[in-house]
Amino acid sequence: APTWPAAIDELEDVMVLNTGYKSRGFSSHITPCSFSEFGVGRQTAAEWLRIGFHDMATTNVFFEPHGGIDGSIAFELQSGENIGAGFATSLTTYSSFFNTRLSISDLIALGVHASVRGCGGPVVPMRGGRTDATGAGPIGVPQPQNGQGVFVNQFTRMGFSIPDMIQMTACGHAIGGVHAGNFPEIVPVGSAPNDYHLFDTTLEFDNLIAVQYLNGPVSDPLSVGISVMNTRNSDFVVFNTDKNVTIKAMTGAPTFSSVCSSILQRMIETVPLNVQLSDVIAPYEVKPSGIQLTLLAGGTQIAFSGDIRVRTTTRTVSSVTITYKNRTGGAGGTITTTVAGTASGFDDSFTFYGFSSNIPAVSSISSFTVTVAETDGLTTTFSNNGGGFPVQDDVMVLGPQSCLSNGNLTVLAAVRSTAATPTLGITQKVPRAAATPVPSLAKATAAMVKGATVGPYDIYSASYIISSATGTKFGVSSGPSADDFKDASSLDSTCVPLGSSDPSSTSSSSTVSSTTSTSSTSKSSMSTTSTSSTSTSESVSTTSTSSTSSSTSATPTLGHKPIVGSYTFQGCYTEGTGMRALTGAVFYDYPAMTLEMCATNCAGFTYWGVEYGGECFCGNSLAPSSTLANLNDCNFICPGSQVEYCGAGNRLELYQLTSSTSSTSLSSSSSSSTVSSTSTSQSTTSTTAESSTSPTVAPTPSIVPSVGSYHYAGCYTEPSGVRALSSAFYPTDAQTIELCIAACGQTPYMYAGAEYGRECWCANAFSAGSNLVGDGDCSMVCAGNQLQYCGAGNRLSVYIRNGTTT
Ligand code: HEM
Repeated sequence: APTWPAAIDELEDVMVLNTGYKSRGFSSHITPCSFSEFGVGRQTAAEWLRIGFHDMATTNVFFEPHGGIDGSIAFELQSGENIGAGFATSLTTYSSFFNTRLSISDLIALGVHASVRGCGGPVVPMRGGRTDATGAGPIGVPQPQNGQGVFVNQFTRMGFSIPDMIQMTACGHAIGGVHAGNFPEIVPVGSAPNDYHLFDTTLEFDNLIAVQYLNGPVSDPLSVGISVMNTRNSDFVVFNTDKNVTIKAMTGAPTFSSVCSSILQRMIETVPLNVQLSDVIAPYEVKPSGIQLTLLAGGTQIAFSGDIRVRTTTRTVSSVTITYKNRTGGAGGTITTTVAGTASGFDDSFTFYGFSSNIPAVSSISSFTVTVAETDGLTTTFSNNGGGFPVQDDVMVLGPQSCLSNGNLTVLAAVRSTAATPTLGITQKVPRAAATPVPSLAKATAAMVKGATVGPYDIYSASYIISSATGTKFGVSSGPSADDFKDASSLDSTCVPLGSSDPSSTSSSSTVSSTTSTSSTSKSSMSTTSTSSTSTSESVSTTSTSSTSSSTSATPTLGHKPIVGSYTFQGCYTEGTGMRALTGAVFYDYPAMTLEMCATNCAGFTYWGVEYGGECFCGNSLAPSSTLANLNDCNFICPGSQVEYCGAGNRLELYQLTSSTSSTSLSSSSSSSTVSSTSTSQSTTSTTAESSTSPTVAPTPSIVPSVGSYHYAGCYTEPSGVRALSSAFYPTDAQTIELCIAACGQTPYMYAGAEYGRECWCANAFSAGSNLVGDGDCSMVCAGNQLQYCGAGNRLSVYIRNGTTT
């Protein structure tokens, strides 16, 4: 396995995280194998395989630079050699995955890998490291009218023998077909369903192309039909070069698979000589994901959070523990994790183990190892090839303190006072001329200005105007250290001052936490949690717009809250022995938990308790083995509110229903007002809740009724085999209803639908077979806003333009 972090990390994620938690959605464009988001008569998987060949086919191994899979096809779409809409749409799809860590040429190779595997074919081994051409290469893609000698010469020029040529062509034509619209001399218009004549009787990647060619019934339009008299029967011409010897040897299904795996691997490994490909990518057994350090108010502690992705294909895991070293390499501590979600790829499954732990800022962290215990008793410690998984603490982007408003990107970072002066780096995607559907990456830097000193860190800030959040990455580097590759689209529109809420890394959490604490909390929490922070709060808060109002007599200070809504504090309780103290329900929010959030989540239960900062348990009874512990044991400050305690390890901040107050009916009305104001100006609109008398209600997700001219139309199912809204697709880990509607609204499409938390689909009409179901089915919160619903698995939260009714 590579040593993490490695250059292939982004590619590996896109390659193996097909569905589930943190899935990247690459394969959703080719799932099922027959799918095309561009309507009937097309198969995206086939288009992805074909573009791989066309990008490679102009290789000339006899001259330098010899070319290969280098993305040059993006500049060659007007050449008569690249006929068909699939080239441009494939490149457009790839462009949304394209960034400084993943080239278009690696995506073209990955498209071959994914389309073959996703259509039931073999695993085409995948390596990374290709670099992109910046202009067109030579011409030379084989054309169906070429003669046998020309084909042989062309493949020789590409570095392939006659048997290679036959194998590659047969494997290429295992899926897809010929479009009458592109090649009327091969398929007469009107002669095939949807004017799309398949190479064999299935759309799957199987051996039928060879079997039917030899034994019939032959349907391949490149070997029979009008292509013969029009001398465009190129499959016949190619397969016949050695009198069918090679194609005959491929008819067995297992042989076909193994031959295609190796010839297509050679095809995607035909790369310019200066490209150094990585080892064949196998999924990491253990891979850190979204690891983030965030300086907490006062500067005495750093939140260390993220997920550990564990490959579960071949193991059943019972627990995952992190052991870290401090910044000088001495023992730091251990951190337990809890399941955050599961994901799968074509051949692998994964479980993500989430954690969030506060560590002292002075001793800090330098690396960690991961210990995976399996249910069969086996325990393995993963040390990243010996050195541990590195964590640099020289520079950390402060997510909640950074923001993006009207194109003005403001970034705050905490930089170790001993580290070099930091620089803000920005990479934007700049569209090229219309014929080239791949953007260029424009890199810029901005100097950062030093502000306050907070504990061992200095706070730096910088602003930069960007043209679009979509695809824009930013980061801060300091000498050899960097905290980079952040999505501009994940930022809130308001910078939260350091100290008014937990500065954890995600924008959604800041939305949640800011609504639960009054705006006046910042100062008091600063003074209680730290000794030397007065200057901080002032200088940092100058970057924010709100946060001043405050001074409503009683400023809350850190303490155990006697009353939360209709619940009364019972004390600090232990977990049960051999079982949980509360077993009714559980939910986690390590970056943003507050007592109010847990109370809302457990509404209707007699008890709830918050443990370990981010864990919320509900129940109607308390396990008898759970006993009252020392109050001081419950000393974890809530990540979403610096004035509340949220239990500790094995300790519950326990609350019990006080009396008959109608706790369940509280949430909906007040929370929806929070939702409609979404991410903007949070603290000014939020109810400056009097925590003592009237119940404080934490936000819960709800249906966004409308955004601009789009109105909620209901929760709809996906039909089988086709997407309900199939014209455009905009997935993002920062998905919100606003983003989805903005994306579909550019065209503008009639319908926008959010699905599975992070997907966004658009179309002017529904595909047949999609049905309206109950709103409750659309129960997944948006990846970019936990207060909004974004469909669910196989369910779309649909919005319609201009209120036209369905
Ligand atoms: C002598 C060599 C080849 C010739 C003359 C040739 C020609 C063609 C033609 C004319 C089409 C129809 C395109 C359309 O109507 O959109 C086609 C489709 C296709 N070709 Fe080839 N091809 C050759 C080799 C290959 C190779 C080596 C591969 C990949 C390894 C490949 C992959 C494909 C695929 C996947 C399709 C289906 C595209 C779709 O359904 O949209 N071809 N080819």
